[in-house]
Amino acid sequence: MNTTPFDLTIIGSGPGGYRAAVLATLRGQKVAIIERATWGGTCLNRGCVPKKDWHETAKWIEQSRHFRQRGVVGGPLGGDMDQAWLHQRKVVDTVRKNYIDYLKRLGVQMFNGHGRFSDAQHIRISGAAGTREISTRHSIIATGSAPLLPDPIAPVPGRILTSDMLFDDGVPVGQRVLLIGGGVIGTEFAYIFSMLGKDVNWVIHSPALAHTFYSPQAKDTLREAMEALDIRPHANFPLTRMEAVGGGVRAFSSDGGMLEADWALLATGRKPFTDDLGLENTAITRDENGFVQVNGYLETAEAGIYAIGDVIGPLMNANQALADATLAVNNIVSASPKGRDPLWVPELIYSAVELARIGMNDDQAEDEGFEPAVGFAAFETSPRALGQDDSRGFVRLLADMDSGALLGGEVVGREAGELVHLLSLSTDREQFLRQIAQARFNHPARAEELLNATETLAARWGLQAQVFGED
Ligand SMILES: Cc1cc2nc3c(=O)[nH]c(=O)nc-3n(C[C@H](O)[C@H](O)[C@H](O)COP(=O)(O)OP(=O)(O)OC[C@H]3O[C@@H](n4cnc5c(N)ncnc54)[C@H](O)[C@@H]3O)c2cc1C
Ligand SMILES: NC(=O)c1ccc[n+]([C@@H]2O[C@H](COP(=O)([O-])OP(=O)(O)OC[C@H]3O[C@@H](n4cnc5c(N)ncnc54)[C@H](O)[C@@H]3O)[C@@H](O)[C@H]2O)c1
Repeated sequence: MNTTPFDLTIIGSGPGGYRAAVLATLRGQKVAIIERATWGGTCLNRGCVPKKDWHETAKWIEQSRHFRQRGVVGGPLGGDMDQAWLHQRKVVDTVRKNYIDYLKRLGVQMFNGHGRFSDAQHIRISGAAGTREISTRHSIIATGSAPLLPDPIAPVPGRILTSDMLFDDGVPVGQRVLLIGGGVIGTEFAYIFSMLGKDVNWVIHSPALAHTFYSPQAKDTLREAMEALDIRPHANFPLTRMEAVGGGVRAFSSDGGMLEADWALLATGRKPFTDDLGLENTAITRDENGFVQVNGYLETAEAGIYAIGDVIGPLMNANQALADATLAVNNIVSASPKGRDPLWVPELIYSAVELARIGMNDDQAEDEGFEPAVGFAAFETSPRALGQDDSRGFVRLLADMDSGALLGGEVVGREAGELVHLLSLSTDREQFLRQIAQARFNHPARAEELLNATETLAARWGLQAQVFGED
């Protein structure tokens, strides 16, 4: 038995685990990280990074429809998914190599293998190199999630795929794709596959993005952008069963319907992954959906063990995993623990338009007893957006009617995923709109719509003193 004591051991190398390892090392801890599969987790290998690579390609293809009127000769362009798969793989491999190099340079001890708690201070690692046990003062569980399939549907390689299989194994042969699910992955891939030239039959069983916190205006903008590209979900197909047949796949509905395609992608949710983690050897508990239970400081029921990211939910995105990692490391290292504020983490969707949000939406603000003042600025008059031939979308801010404190915000449209950072920068939300009103902006730029939304909000809701600093 190897009893080398680590200050911190992290199980899982996704965005949560990776960031925790880097940050804890930079803060002077002796750190180990354990990964059972490919270094980088879901986000790098099968999620955010390859998906955004494809989204970029999809946008180029869509934008090529404007080439002629802009004076660009050639186009519109078409897609080649096989080449697009190879491209994302090259990007992913490069990012992974950079990640691994950085961990090594920092001196993080990296273990390839499956980690399992023997007890709260000991973790057994089983891998190709055999089995060993390490001891540790603190641990972070960052074991992520796995695809959730509706019973009794099971994956069939090359025919009935999860997004994990698509990125691991490549794009199956065939033009006709059945895409199941109206959540985040369904909404993103309906656009990506369509732009990359597939014939997509997109099946949803509740309105697209029904369970998300985006405003009705945001969802309408996305729906209109999708319809303009002829991407429409198929809403009346209560899926019961699927089968792989010959060279394709069939899906059946409870009302006797049948759909056929060359292959299918199931985007029906993900579930926390804690298989064989040895939680029974600790005091750690899970809820009825399998999420590891933590308190507001990300501590599990076992002293010294924290959990972060998808494995604690309920929101499963890399931004939350990264924010959790920062918090857990702080709470391990520092004498001043900080509480989790899941609302103040940006959420993004990359589809026919980008949707970005942070903080409360209208309903959440009202539930908290606020009467929100709304500031709105559309990109349709933005000189920058008009010059980009893409004036869809808007900036929408919510502020407290009395204090002018920022409660939340939404950016919809091109580059929303970058612009939302302006909203996440401020730690002083009371002063945020005043800071925006006093900031200096580049012109013409999309970010100016944040200033417009702030000024409109101040004028419309009588918050001039709070925002402009007048008496
Ligand atoms: C198709 C797709 C697109 C996405 N796009 C985005 C996006 O654009 N933006 C965004 O914010 N989020 C996105 N997400 C979500 C994002 O990928 C996840 O929220 C994020 O990866 C969660 O990070 P994590 O660190 O909690 O876990 P993961 O990234 O899932 O990593 C967990 C790691 O732990 C390892 N592990 C598990 N158990 C053990 C064990 N016992 N021993 C050792 N290792 C173990 C696993 O092998 C895995 O590598 C996307 C997800 C998908 C599926
Ligand atoms: N940009 C991002 O941050 C990003 C991108 C992709 C994925 N993710 C995360 O990954 C996770 C998985 O994404 P997802 O889209 O698979 O899950 P999701 O929870 O967002 O959506 C699942 C969808 O599947 C539908 N569904 C479930 N069973 C069904 C059935 N039998 N027939 C038809 N539809 C059915 C649900 O109604 C829902 O619309 C989510 O937590 C998501 O937040 C995040």
